[in-house]
Amino acid sequence: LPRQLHKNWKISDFELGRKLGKGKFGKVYCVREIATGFVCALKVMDKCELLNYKVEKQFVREIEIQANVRHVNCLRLYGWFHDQKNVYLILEYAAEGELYKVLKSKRRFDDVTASYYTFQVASALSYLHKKHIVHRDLKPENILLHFNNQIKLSDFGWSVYAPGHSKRTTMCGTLDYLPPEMVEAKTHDEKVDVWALGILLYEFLVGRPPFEEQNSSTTYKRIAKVDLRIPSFVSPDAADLIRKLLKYEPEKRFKLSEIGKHPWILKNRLHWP
Ligand SMILES: COc1ccc(C(=O)Nc2ccccc2)cc1NC(=O)CCSCc1cnc2[nH]ccc2c1
Repeated sequence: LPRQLHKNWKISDFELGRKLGKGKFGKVYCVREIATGFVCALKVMDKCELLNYKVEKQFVREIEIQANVRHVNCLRLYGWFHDQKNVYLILEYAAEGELYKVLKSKRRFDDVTASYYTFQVASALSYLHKKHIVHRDLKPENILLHFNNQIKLSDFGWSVYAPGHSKRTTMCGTLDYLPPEMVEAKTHDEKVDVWALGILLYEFLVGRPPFEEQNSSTTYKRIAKVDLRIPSFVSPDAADLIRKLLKYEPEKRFKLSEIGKHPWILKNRLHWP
């Protein structure tokens, strides 16, 4: 739309709706652009906070990354503007909210739902990897849901803590998704996201990540050994995909572009919305 092309948005262009969440840098509101009636999310970040967290360079890099990311399963960043006090991000609005809240309320997902989510996340990651963007921080907190179980991956391409939505309570949760090469501080590439997808899939089906422990040093050891225990209620096909994603050697991990051919995906895709 011509509106979206011209860049000089200002806060009075928007009608503020309900607050969607808040994080370290700012608050997120559901808003409507008055001129077009377009509903989106507005992230309001205090300039001073951004400056004293020294994230302005990160911010610029993020804007550049997001500017040319166009994928149905990646949350859009439509634009940004600033005034005296704040920096504002105009973001896509995901109507069904944070995936991790849905997962907590349902405890775990059935095979049809889990396979549909896994397929969409793999599609988004495959797209980002082709653009040499590595997510590095894939976990339920960074995934939003839109209508018809449509997945929206967010906060990709940067390692800074993503403000704007509540993080999982336990600190050790942050370790759960790291692959062996990262906990052993080795070099890492986009295969870290393939590992994280394996953790995500396990958590979808079991309701908790595979290496979760009370203290993080035990989690660390279990990750390094790939001490994976898949409960018997997990279907054999799903267990097969989890094992293929959670390979110790990055180069042996499942190729995301092949996900559509895996038996567990093929079997369940007949029932997707
Ligand atoms: C593409 O996405 C993003 C791009 C950039 C940034 C960001 O903050 N960059 C940054 C900031 C400062 C320094 C450096 C970098 C954040 C996001 N994404 C989110 O923050 C999560 C969804 S917020 C929107 C939204 C939508 N739809 C919802 N439905 C329910 C809640 C909800 C929440």
